[in-house]
Amino acid sequence: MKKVKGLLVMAYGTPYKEEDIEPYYTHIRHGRKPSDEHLEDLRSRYEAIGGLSPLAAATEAQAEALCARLNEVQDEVEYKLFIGLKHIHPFIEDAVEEMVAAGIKEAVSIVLAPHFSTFSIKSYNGRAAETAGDRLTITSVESWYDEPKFIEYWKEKVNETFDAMSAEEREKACLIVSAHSLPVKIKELGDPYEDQLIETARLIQEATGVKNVEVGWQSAGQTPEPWFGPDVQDLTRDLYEQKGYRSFVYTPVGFVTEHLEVLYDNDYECKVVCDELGANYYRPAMPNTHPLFIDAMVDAIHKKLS
Ligand SMILES: CC1=C(CCC(=O)O)c2cc3nc(cc4[nH]c(cc5[nH]c(cc1n2)c(C)c5CCC(=O)O)c(CCC(=O)O)c4C)C(CCC(=O)O)=C3C
Ligand SMILES: [Fe+2]
Repeated sequence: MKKVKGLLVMAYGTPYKEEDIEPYYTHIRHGRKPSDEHLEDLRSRYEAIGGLSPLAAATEAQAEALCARLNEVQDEVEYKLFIGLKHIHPFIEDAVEEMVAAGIKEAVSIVLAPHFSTFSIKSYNGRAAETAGDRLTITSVESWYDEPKFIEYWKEKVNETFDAMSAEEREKACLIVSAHSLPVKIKELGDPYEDQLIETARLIQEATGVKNVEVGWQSAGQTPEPWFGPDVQDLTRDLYEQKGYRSFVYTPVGFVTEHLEVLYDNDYECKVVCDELGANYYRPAMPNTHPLFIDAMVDAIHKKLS
């Protein structure tokens, strides 16, 4: 009989319905209720992308595709899928309790975000490990931003976009590789997040040969402390003025699906900047359940377990 292992897929989570927005935002803020103004701001951003985010369905589709593929490419282990979310039910803790209740003793976990940081992946993995205690062993993939098939995915998308331009347009086109901004203070603890994004950009540039590549940050929080910059919107204006670029290709590689930050912060906010400048806006499709992307996570899991 095949050995059964748990596959714990973790992701950020998103409100399922309007009433979820307040408790969700409160959870993100570590239990502090947002002000009416901040709440209204978030509500209006969800409204602007069509009501709620497609993230919930996308997470489920990615997790299911990953589990199916893991069970397809090897036949020693039967993986059983559990989804655990950071800021809404089913929470990471719920998923781990479910694994324990199902009698699972060994599991592997992965977060649907490529770069490690103390604020993101470390907290996901820590919550899973703490809930598991000594009842179950969880082996956690910590990052997979440099998996060859992940880079291959972005190579295909970036090449498709640049190949469709005229030679003249391509000359003044720039690729902006971005991730969610985080407070700069994480660097004091030796956090690899910034370096991992820079390395992702380097790998994509090496794979595609695109000449103009810049690293940017997006979706920073509204607190007085410094966050990683430049913000993608400011960066767009600066590059337009200082380097004369006239086409901008945004690849928010810190994310894996078309959710709020991509649909609003890129497709709305960056697009507005491009429109104002009279520059061309491009944002290639996110990985979702693309086979190269799913296989990149399969490879990361196999490497972690070998
Ligand atoms: C590193 C990182 C990732 C990537 C890694 C990972 O995926 O884990 C990520 C992803 C996401 N973040 C998301 C949503 C939100 N993040 C917020 C706020 C914050 N994120 C932060 C960090 C990150 N976030 C931080 C430091 C804050 C400030 C908290 C504070 O105030 O101290 C807020 C509050 C309002 C606002 O600031 O917009 C929202 C609504 C969604 C779901 C979108 C949807 O529903 O489609 C996704 C995938
Ligand atoms: Fe966030």
